[in-house]
Amino acid sequence: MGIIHVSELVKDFRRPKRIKGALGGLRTLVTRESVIKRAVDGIDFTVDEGEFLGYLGPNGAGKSTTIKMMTGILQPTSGKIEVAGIVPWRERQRNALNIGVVFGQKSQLWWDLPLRESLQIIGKLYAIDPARHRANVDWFVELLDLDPFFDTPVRQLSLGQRVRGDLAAAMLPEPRILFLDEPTIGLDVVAKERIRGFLSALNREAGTTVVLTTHDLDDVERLCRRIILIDGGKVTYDGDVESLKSRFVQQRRLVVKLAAGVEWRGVGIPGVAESIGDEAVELAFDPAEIQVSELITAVLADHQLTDVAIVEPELENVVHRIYASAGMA
Ligand SMILES: Nc1ncnc2c1ncn2[C@@H]1O[C@H](COP(=O)(O)OP(=O)(O)OP(=O)(O)O)[C@@H](O)[C@H]1O
Repeated sequence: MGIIHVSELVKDFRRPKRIKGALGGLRTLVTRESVIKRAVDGIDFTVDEGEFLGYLGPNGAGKSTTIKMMTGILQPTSGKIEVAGIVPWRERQRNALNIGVVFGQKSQLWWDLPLRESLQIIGKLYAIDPARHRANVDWFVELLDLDPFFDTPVRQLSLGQRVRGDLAAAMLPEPRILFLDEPTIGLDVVAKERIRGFLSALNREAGTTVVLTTHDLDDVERLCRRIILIDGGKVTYDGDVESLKSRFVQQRRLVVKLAAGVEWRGVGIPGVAESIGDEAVELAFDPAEIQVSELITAVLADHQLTDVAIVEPELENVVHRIYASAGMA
């Protein structure tokens, strides 16, 4: 069952028209003329309870604007949006009870308080049952490794520690949906791994629905079963990661390593591009045209090998290609 419904969603921003030339800056300030920027341009999607959705797109695609409408910070220009049965901008407070929000660059924690106290206050604010509170805090401390900095004022925490604290605070009241906007931006590999492990456990064990925007495609590959790609405020792809790869990347690569002393003599199959390196030979082919088994048989007919591998396209390359073909990269 859908927990988030978005249909024909549009968001326009009005900006004062910039006037170029001498005194342009001053005239921009006093003029009443404005231009309209359509940040979200007719988006439709439904998210089911328990999904882990990656909401991706190049800079300025409209990701944050969509998230802000789902969290109730922004009111849509037109279209419909419903989050757990609530229209977010109309009932922002009630919506807030169902959702957790973590923006990588902004913290919702109290700067002067240590995390332990912040979590106590949140427990009181949301009237969380003490036993549940304790169980959740213990779970978060373990999964997010909060212990080393649990009693340090938030202002003294590193970015990675602070984001982990923010995640614990957002999830303490057990919201059904978690919105994340670039949660791993600027973090080191260890902090990223901690956060990914936490999000994955949360989704798997607590059944939390997660909507994640990120430019880090390792996050996506590790976590998201479904991705929505947007560009220029419109959905350009909605489906799973594997189908995205096969839809946008026709080519696969077969990498073969030759036994010592064996010379590469070629396979002579039309449509196969051969590139010979020091260590291995790479054969690029289109799996719709040529079967892998056929290619391997052709290679083995003339060569002795020590290794053979099919290289799957990396999401990083695929998405980069999509952005580039839209003139965005
Ligand atoms: N408050 C605002 N006023 C005017 N224009 C805005 C405002 N917020 C966003 N925009 C414009 O709307 C478009 C979409 O912005 P948005 O922040 O949603 O993109 P994004 O996909 O989140 O990008 P990024 O990956 O860079 O965070 C951009 O062109 C942006 O300049």
